[in-house]
Order: sequence, then structure tokens, then C-alpha cells
Amino acid sequence: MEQARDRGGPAQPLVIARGLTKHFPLKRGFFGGDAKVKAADGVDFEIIKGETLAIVGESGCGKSTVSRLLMGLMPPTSGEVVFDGELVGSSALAINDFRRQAQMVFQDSYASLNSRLSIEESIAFPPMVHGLSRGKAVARAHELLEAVGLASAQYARRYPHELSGGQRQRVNIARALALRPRLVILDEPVSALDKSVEAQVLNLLIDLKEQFGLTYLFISHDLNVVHHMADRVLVMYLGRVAEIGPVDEVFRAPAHPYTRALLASRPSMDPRRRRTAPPLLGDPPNPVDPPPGCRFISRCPLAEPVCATCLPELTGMGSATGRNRHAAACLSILPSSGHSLASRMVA
Ligand SMILES: Nc1ncnc2c1ncn2[C@@H]1O[C@H](COP(=O)(O)OP(=O)(O)OP(=O)(O)O)[C@@H](O)[C@H]1O
Repeated sequence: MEQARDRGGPAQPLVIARGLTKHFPLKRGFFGGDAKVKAADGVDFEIIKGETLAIVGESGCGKSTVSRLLMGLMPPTSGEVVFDGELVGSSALAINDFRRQAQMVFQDSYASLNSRLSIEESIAFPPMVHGLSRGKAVARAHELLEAVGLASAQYARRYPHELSGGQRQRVNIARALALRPRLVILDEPVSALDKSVEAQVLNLLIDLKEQFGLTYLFISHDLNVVHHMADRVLVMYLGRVAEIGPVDEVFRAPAHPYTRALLASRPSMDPRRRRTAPPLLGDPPNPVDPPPGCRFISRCPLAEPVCATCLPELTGMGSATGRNRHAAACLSILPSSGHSLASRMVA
């Protein structure tokens, strides 16, 4: 992790997500015939080769939607994904070729595995589907079991119900690596695990990233876990990016009032830690009918009339680019916005 943070040289994006948008049509009902859940609305970001980019935000902000759009598991309403310089779904990079290079690990370790397949079969199955012989696929499964800390002689012939949650998640990680992917999307991979097991699985993920030269997109609502795992963090609120930047910088000097409130709301074992902002109160608005201006307006301690009409764009602070860019979507950081805090900051 530290190596990826400190590595010099130009930052090469492995993934570029441009304008990812997903509006789920709702069945006829309270909101009328053409109401849509705006789960993701114009989400832009890059994932740099070798880094861990975390996406954080409250439940329902669109984290999983973005990861599924990225994987091509559902069609976007609009937007596109570029992987290693090629547009996913184009003649240069067919969706199936891309899926071989990008794999996902989900929160529910049990539902992710076929209960009728042994552990060995579960891990060997994806490479066999992609043409590897049974013998080679099983040998690869055994190697990967060892890599995730499960002795193959002991575990290969077992079935998912014979393993603990942490062991099953190790198997899911091994299976995700079976096609030798370059990108792994980890969607709340430790949320269902006990705290002691969580730490072991997180450290395993850090080791595997180094060992296999992986790039991670790490989705979590746990800010302490994100601080431990990520190089950069993207904060989502109601389907949009509120802030993005290097994790240490965003945690030390959050620019968006939502990020500040999220950080102030996180549990701490340290009674001396002082809150730097009021914690989050209330719930986000309904994503079917988000506010027309800033999405955070109803909960924002800095909200002003201008925020009701103006949708803030993600704007960089300072001149840093690439992996060092720190940007937020809030009028209070824009001198020309008409937000009184912004003009006071400039004066
Ligand atoms: N298939 C679907 N049909 C309709 N609405 C959906 C669908 N999938 C997700 N949503 C809605 O889209 C919004 C974003 O959901 P998403 O699961 O992406 O959020 P999330 O941040 O991953 O939440 P959580 O942390 O609870 O998993 C939510 O309001 C959710 O109810």
C-alpha cells in the first residue's frame, strides 16, 4: 500500500470512468409513470495502475451501482468505461475480454459460491470456462488456495457450508484471481466478517495486491477500513461524486461539508479525538427526486440560497493532477460562486 502511495513517475490510469449514469425506472406508483431512481448521475473518475481507490458514502449513495456499471454487469443510462486505453465494449476491447481482466468480490461470501461445487471446483471453474484444461485449472486452484492462506490438502475438497465466513471470503478472493485479472473490485468484502477476521482478510488483500500486481476498487462504508486500505478515496453522495483525493489528504483536510460530516460521524476508539465538524443528521433525500442544485443542501451546515439552484462541478484544489489531485464539488470552495464563504475565503 505504502509503495503504491509513494511510487514516483507519471500516474497511468488503468480505468477511466466517464459520466457513468444509471437511472432505474420505477414501476408505476406514487411518483407517476416515468419516475426514475437516479442511482448514479454523471460519475467521473480514474483508477491508477497499482493503486487502491476506495469509494465511500452512506447506504444508497450509488457505490454498488457504480461498481456494477464499471464491470458491465448492467447497461448504463449513459457514460463509458475505458480500460487500459481501450473503450470497453468496442471492437478493440469486447466486454468478455474486459471481464477476464476485471473481477469482483462481493460482501456475501456464501451467496457468491455455488453450494454444490467443492472449493476446488469453484476456483477452477472460471479458467476452465475460458479454455484451460481441467488439470491445469485445478492446479491453479490449489496454488491460489495456498496464496489466500488455506492449505489446499485440507480445504480443496470441502464445500462452502463446511467453512467459516472468513474462509469462504478467502475462497471468493482466490476465485476472483483465477483468471489472472488486473483489476479487482471489492464490494464491501469484509463487512460481514468479525473484526478479528476482518483485519486478517484486509492484510491478505494488501499482500495479494503486491504479489499479483493488482489494482483495486474498494467499496466500503467503513472509513477506518478505507484509511487502512486505500491510496485515494472517492466520496459519493446521492449518485454524485462529492470529493476525491489522496486518502491521507482527504482525511486530514476534507473540503466538502459532507466528507467532514462523514468523518466526524465515524466511530473512534480514541476518547481524546475531537470532532472537527457536526456529525451527519437525518437521511439523504429520495434519489427519485433529488434537489435540483447541490444534492447535499438539505443537510449542509454551509448551505446558502445559491446552492439551491447551482449544481456544483468537481473542482480541483491547488494545481496537483493525476493521483495527487484533490477535488470537491462544493460552491464554498469556488471564489466566483456567489457563496459567501467562498468570497470570505478569497478576501
Ligand atoms: N435494480 C434497481 N432498481 C431500482 N433501484 C435500484 C436498483 N439497484 C439499486 N437501486 C437504488 O439505487 C440507489 C443506489 O443503490 P446502490 O446499491 O448503488 O447504493 P450503495 O451505496 O451501494 O448502497 P449500500 O451501501 O446499501 O449497498 C438506491 O436508492 C437503491 O435503492
